[in-house]
Amino acid sequence: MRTAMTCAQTLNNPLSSTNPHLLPHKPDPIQLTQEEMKRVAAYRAADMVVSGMVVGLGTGSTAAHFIHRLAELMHKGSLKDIIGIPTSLKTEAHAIKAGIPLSTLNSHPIVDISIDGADEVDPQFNLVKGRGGSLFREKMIEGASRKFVVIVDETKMVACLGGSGLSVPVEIVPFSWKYTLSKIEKLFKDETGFSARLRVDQEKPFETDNGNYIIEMFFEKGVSGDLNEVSDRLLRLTGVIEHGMFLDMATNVVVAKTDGSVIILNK
Ligand SMILES: O=C(CO)[C@H](O)[C@H](O)COP(=O)(O)O
Repeated sequence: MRTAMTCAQTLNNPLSSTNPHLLPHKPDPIQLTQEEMKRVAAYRAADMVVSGMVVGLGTGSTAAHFIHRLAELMHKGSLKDIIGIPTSLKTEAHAIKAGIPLSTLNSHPIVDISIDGADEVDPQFNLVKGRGGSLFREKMIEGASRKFVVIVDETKMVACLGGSGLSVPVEIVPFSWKYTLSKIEKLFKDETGFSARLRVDQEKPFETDNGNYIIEMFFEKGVSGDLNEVSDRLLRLTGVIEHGMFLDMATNVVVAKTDGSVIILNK
């Protein structure tokens, strides 16, 4: 089983982003754009769905390609009796428009397969998710899934979570949000280069589908130490609902490369 390692431990890992298979190499005849790579990964993952499955439907641009392909296969008759469980209101609207029958975890508490994008994937399949703001529903539905397939382009493979310079999001209740932000800052006060701020959208606090706010955490050198411990410390703060580190949840990672090839990593 792959568990949370420190960044330093990832250096000799065969799945590390230093693995030559996952690194951009000399120019190939085909050079897919990032959007094309997202579609390639999503379409490949759609082949993992079989008729009769309850399917967790992810959120974001990569997941949108998957929803499109799933609906296409259903309309062609290649897939029958599919029920989708959407991870956001946006995905719900997309799936309804695409004609995918939907349900909830209340009615279908066991999900056969969930397919979703990610912002970062480390060599142990730990993820950062939620830059689209849907981390809470994603974590609930993907956590209830027998199989959780992550679909990414190769730029999302990192040696260490938070190491790409982008944020690790945390969903918090709006009540006394500045106080919760200060508690998060205190938690990482010894971390060099750490900063945190409220996510803002059009000069207002960004609101999740659950009516909550998002704090963006930035780690200059990536999240250090035992990730499970970092997770526990965050979740123990009153006011924190959930964070965007998905530890030891993904079972498969489908990585599309610029040359159009796909690597499937299995746990
Ligand atoms: O976690 C997510 C949304 O909450 C997305 O899966 C993640 O942000 C990746 O997005 P994209 O596929 O658009 O790059």
